[in-house]
Amino acid sequence: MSQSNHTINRPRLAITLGDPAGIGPEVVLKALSDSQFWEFDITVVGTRSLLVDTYTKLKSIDGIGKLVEPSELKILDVEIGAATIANIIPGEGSAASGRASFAFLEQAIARATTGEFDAIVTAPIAKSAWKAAGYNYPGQTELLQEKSGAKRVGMLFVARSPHTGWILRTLLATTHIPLCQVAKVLTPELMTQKLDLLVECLKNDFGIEYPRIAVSGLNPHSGEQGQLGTEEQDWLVHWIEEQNSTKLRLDGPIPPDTMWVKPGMAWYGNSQNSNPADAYLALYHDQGLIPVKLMAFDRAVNTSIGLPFVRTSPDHGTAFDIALKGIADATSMKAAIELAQSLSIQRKERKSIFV
Ligand SMILES: NC(=O)C1=CN([C@@H]2O[C@H](COP(=O)(O)OP(=O)(O)OC[C@H]3O[C@@H](n4cnc5c(N)ncnc54)[C@H](O)[C@@H]3O)[C@@H](O)[C@H]2O)C=CC1
Ligand SMILES: NCC(=O)COP(=O)(O)O
Repeated sequence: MSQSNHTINRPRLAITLGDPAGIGPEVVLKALSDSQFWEFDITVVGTRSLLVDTYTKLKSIDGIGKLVEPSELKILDVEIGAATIANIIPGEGSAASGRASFAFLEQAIARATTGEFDAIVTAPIAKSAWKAAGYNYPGQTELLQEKSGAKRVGMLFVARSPHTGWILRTLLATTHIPLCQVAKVLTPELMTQKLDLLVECLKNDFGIEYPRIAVSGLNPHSGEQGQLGTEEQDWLVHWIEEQNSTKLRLDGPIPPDTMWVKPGMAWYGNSQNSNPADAYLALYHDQGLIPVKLMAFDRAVNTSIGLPFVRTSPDHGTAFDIALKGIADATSMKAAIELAQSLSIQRKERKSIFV
């Protein structure tokens, strides 16, 4: 695909296969069959024999549609050992599949940190499979942060509406922690760190100099003046007021249930006057991701901001229930590759990186 005409300015993208028992290899094979990527400089990071095996099995399914042949790909063949390969069972996340997906990501990170890749696009992994393999990371984001030495990281979801072209950007203030810990972990300091990352990203990656950001409340009706929870009164209202400046406008705390009405209108084109914000700051995982997935499950992209290189990922998981059935939708993977390419170009041009 891209071995021959390498040019210095083309971003070098790594795509990891994710958990090989899930739909990662399938969405990679489907996405890379799209001619829009044929001029991209892409290296697939994973075990070649697993990819070839997935290709052969999918090819035998009637009406499977387009798949790229593995022989046309540049593959960084990651050695995981015959015993691990033998224990990978499609549709079942296991210690073996976790060992594999961890090894793929480790390889990609090692090479991105030395500058061999400009961006990593990650197919999904199962956090439970990593745990079974003995790796105690809540997700790929945390491994990326640790191994790249980044001081701060933010989990931002980006999706362009197919109805209106409007772009939804949602940052999660907290990510993979139990719900009962959210109120304890959320602090003004954490919010400031995440907001700073978001503002830098909006400016450097999306060219938005003076952003307007909507911030969600934590409690029903943002606490209803303390009657339904006190975090808003205790610090969140004050924190929002403090952040507002001539260069940045924060709206909120917006009651979490109504926070998503305007973005919904902007997404579906139900109103010309929805006046959506440039980005949405959600306080916990499901508060931000339920609306993202309702609007854009087929096309949202998860991007880790704050790393020294670009990282994107489809918004979906390993989908073990449909592994090797040939029905996995690759739209979100395609969007993740497109975003990795455009962010890499943008960062090269602006010479901007997160520190
Ligand atoms: N970036 C990552 O590595 C992510 C990993 N995960 C992990 O994935 C595992 C499974 O998570 P779930 O909550 O079940 O979410 P999931 O996204 O894997 O599946 C949810 C539902 O959507 C369907 N689905 C998902 N992707 C699809 C696609 N591309 N085409 C067609 N149907 C699709 C699945 O069949 C399933 O019915 C968990 O271990 C989770 O931690 C979840 C989200 C992101
Ligand atoms: N729900 C988002 C998610 O699970 C992303 O996880 P990861 O990319 O950090 O592995």
